[in-house]
Amino acid sequence: MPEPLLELRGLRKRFGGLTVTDDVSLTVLPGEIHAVIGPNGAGKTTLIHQISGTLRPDEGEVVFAGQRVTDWSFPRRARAGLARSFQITCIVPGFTALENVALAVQARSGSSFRFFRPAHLEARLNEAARAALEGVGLGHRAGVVAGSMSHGEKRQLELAVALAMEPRLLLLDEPLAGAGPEETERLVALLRSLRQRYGILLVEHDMGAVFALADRVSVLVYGRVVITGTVEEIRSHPEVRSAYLGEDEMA
Ligand SMILES: Nc1ncnc2c1ncn2[C@@H]1O[C@H](COP(=O)(O)OP(=O)(O)OP(=O)(O)O)[C@@H](O)[C@H]1O
Repeated sequence: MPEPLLELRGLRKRFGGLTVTDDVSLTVLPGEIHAVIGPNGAGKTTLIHQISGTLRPDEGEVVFAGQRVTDWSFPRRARAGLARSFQITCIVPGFTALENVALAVQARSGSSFRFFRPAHLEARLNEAARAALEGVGLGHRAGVVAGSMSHGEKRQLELAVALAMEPRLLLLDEPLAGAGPEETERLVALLRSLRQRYGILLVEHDMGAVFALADRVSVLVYGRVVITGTVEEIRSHPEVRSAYLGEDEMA
């Protein structure tokens, strides 16, 4: 078994009297897609926040690439290769796709935002941004203003922004939300193509996509992991079938 890229050890988070993350332990291996599923309010997004560093757990540890990062800030984790794909709201609608990704490349390279840059730097920035766009199948849309793109394309762009940060692990919170059937198909193919290069922790409600993509699945209920297993194990688990997913989604 390879060394996990991400390891959560006994994470616990309370909001007032409510325990939203309850002793969660799981791993993501290099090249693995580990999906976290569960009913609304189960604590999936709160878990992602604790991994990315926007929320501190009350107890437990987050270990990334062998380092204990529990006390690290969000930017420090991002620089170390833990990239969270943000909701579309992080995209600047008036900028082109290329400009949006170039901003992320610049953030990654640590230089401050400057409107007037030497031409050779600008060329390097654009080259890296273009490569990230190619990686998500948006190379031909580089010059298009983000605000005029389709929902699915914005999702692809959001992924390109995350990839521009040169991550080792991608945290994806409902990447298929709001996508139509064709867009979903395209995005699932894209995520599948990324899996070998990155570890992926995927939170997603679309069970068809989860079962098509995931190497392992953890089911979260009231903040607790009730089972972690392969897609087949999850599909055939009687409690999961009846209580958490709905029979129709398992067909
Ligand atoms: N900052 C907060 N303060 C208090 N309660 C919170 C806070 N954030 C989340 N919660 C509560 O924690 C629980 C888990 O929320 P969370 O958004 O993590 O669930 P989820 O599994 O992502 O849900 P969904 O599938 O609907 O997105 C919910 O009951 C929510 O109301």
